[in-house]
Amino acid sequence: NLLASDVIWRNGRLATMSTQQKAPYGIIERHALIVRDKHIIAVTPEDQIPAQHPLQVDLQHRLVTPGLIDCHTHLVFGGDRAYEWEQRLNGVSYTEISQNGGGINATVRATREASPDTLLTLSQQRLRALMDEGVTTVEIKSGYGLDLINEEKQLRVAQQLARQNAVDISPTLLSAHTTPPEYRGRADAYIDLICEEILPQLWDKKLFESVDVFCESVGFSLAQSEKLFAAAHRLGIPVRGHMEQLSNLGGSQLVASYRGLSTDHIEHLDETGIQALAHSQTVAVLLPGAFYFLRETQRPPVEMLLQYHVPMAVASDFNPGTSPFASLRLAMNMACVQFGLTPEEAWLGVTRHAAQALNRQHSHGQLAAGFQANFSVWDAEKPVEIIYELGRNPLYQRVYQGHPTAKKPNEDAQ
Ligand SMILES: O=C(O)CC[C@@H]1NC(=O)NC1=O
Ligand SMILES: [Fe+3]
Repeated sequence: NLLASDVIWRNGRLATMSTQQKAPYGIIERHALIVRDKHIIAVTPEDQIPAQHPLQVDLQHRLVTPGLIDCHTHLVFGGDRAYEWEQRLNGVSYTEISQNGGGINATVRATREASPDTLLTLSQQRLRALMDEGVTTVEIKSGYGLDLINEEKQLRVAQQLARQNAVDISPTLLSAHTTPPEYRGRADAYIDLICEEILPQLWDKKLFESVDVFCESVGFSLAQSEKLFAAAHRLGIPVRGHMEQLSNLGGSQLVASYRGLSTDHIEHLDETGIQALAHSQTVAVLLPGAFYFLRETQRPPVEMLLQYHVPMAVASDFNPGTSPFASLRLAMNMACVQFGLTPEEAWLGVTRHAAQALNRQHSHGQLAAGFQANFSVWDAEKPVEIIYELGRNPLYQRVYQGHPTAKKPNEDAQ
C-alpha cells in the first residue's frame, strides 16, 4: 500500500535488466516504478495505479534503464599523455618514450605535483562527462600517487567527488600499478611498502573498498600479486586485478582463488583461467578502449566466457595512457564492434554485471523492488539505440536515489 510521499514513475518502457524478467533486457510493458525515498519498492502494472495518487511522473513512453555503472576507471590524475601519443604516432618507440620519462610514471609525476583542488577540478569535468551519459555509479582507482601521501590524496579526491555529485563512487586502491621511480629495480620492497604501510593505513581511514594490481610483465609478477592479495585477505579486503592484458601469468586464477570481485582486461585469458572463474563469483571485465587505443590484436575469449556462464562487464578504463575516453557508451559500442558482444550483453555489462563487480549486485544495476532508485530516462525506444549512434546524446533525465538531476534541455527534441 502506497504512502502519500511515494512517487510513481509511469508510462515508461522499462528495460529492467532484472533476473526476474525473462524478456530481452528484462523489458516489461505497461508497468510503473514505485519509488519510496531512495529505493524502488515495486514495479507495478499501470492498471493497478490509483489515478488520484498525488505524486506521479509521466515518462511519456520514453525508455528507462538502470543507471549505468562504470566499474573500472582511473578518473583521478594530473596532466595528460597527448604528446606521448603523438610521438608514438610519429614512430617513436615505447621504450624511447619511457626512457624520456613517458608512460605511467609521467602521470605519476603530474599527479604528485598537482594539488588536491587541481585534481578535483580536473576529475569533476571527467565525471560530469560520464554522468551526462546516464552513469550513476563509478569505480575510481588510485595508482598515480605510488606513495602513502599521494595515494591518500587521490582517494580523498574520489571521496570529495562523491560528496559533491549525485553519484555513487566505489574507490579502489591500485598502489600496485607500477613501481615508482624511487623504488626502481626494487619492486619487492615497494610491494612490502604497500602491504605493511599503505594498505593498512588507508584501510583504517576507510578510503577504499577493494584492492587492485597490474599483474603483467611490465607490472607486477604473479608472486608479488599473491603477496598483495594475501595481505588484503588478512584484513578482509576484497581483491580484483588487471589480468592477462598483454600476456598470461595466471592472474585470473589467482583472483578466483581469492574469490575476487573482478578480473579486468583478460585479452590473454585461457580456458584454465575461465574454469577457475566459473567456480567463483568473479566478474570478467572487458576494457575495449585500451584494446582499441593500443591497437591490440588478441581479443578476450568472449565466446568461451559465455559458454562457462561467467558474467561479463564492460567499462571505460578511462585513463590518460591507454583509454583516454570518458564515455561508457563508446566502451559499449566498442565491446560490440571489437569483441562481438550483443547489445543486450553490453547493456548487462554496464548494469547488473557491473554492479556485481563492485559488490553491489543486491542494490544496484536493476529496476526491481529493493534496488536503489538510480535510473536513466532516454529519448529512445530501444536499448540498442543508446549504443548504436554516438555523438547525439539521447539522455533525457538521470535519476539518482529517487531525485532527478537536471534535465538536459533537449532543445531539438520535437
Ligand atoms: O598508461 C597508464 O597511465 C595506465 C595504463 C593502464 N594501467 C594498467 O594497469 N593497464 C593499462 O592499460
Ligand atoms: Fe585500468
